Amino acid sequence: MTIPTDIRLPATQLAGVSKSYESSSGPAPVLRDVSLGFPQGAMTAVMGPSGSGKTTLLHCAAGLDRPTSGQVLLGGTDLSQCDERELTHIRRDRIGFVFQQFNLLPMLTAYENVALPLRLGRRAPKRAVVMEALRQVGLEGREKRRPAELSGGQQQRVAIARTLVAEPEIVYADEPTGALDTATGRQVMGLLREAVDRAGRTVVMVTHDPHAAAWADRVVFLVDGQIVGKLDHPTAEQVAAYVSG
Ligand SMILES: Nc1ncnc2c1ncn2[C@@H]1O[C@H](COP(=O)(O)OP(=O)(O)OP(=O)(O)O)[C@@H](O)[C@H]1O
Repeated sequence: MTIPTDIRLPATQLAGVSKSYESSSGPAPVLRDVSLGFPQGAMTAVMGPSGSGKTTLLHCAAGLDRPTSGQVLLGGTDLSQCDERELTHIRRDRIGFVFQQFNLLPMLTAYENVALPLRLGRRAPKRAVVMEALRQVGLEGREKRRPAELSGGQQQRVAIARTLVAEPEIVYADEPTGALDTATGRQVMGLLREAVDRAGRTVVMVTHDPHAAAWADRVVFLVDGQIVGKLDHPTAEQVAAYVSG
């Protein structure tokens, strides 16, 4: 039985999060009192116009940036109470990231890129575990290639394998399909969806693309730094209709 998104415990909870940047005319608010939970074992998409604060929201939720006020709870940990060293450990050990531009290390092979988070976490990477992660994203036989010898879609699949092999509590993806064509983007979304459905991962993704958002269990809409709406299990058409107002 699938547990409805509404009653799942949040993997991460934002409570009254506000974020301002200093500008020449004083503090410029980017997030305004955002309270939002990302349900465990589900995929949440964050959408909104350019400049509405999506990446800032993701960065505050992931401990890459600090809110000006409010709390970010990852499980029982209040990230706003953590110092930089604690945040570094939390990002390394408990959070996964997938970026638009893949962010692989160019001098390392696909295998070495996937093994890296385990090495950094001082867990000896087992060859079978790394190979299985590569197999799950359809890259068996390509483990010795460097990123430049792989297509964009294949590079993103390496990045997803690298993220999932560390078994993070939550995965944040910023425009994971933004640099990919439609068909390749669909494959990448299929892999993220599988990570949720088969492995029970929690994924939070920023996207501009209604087709990518339609893979999510829930889509939240941000305008001028505020949550203005949510859709559960929407189709791409419903998302597009919502976005165009
Ligand atoms: N480090 C920073 N210093 C100052 N202003 C910033 C900083 N980062 C973001 N901003 C401002 O905050 C606002 C929101 O930016 P953010 O990148 O979160 O928006 P976004 O919704 O992700 O946009 P896009 O869809 O274009 O990527 C923008 O006006 C941006 O200029």
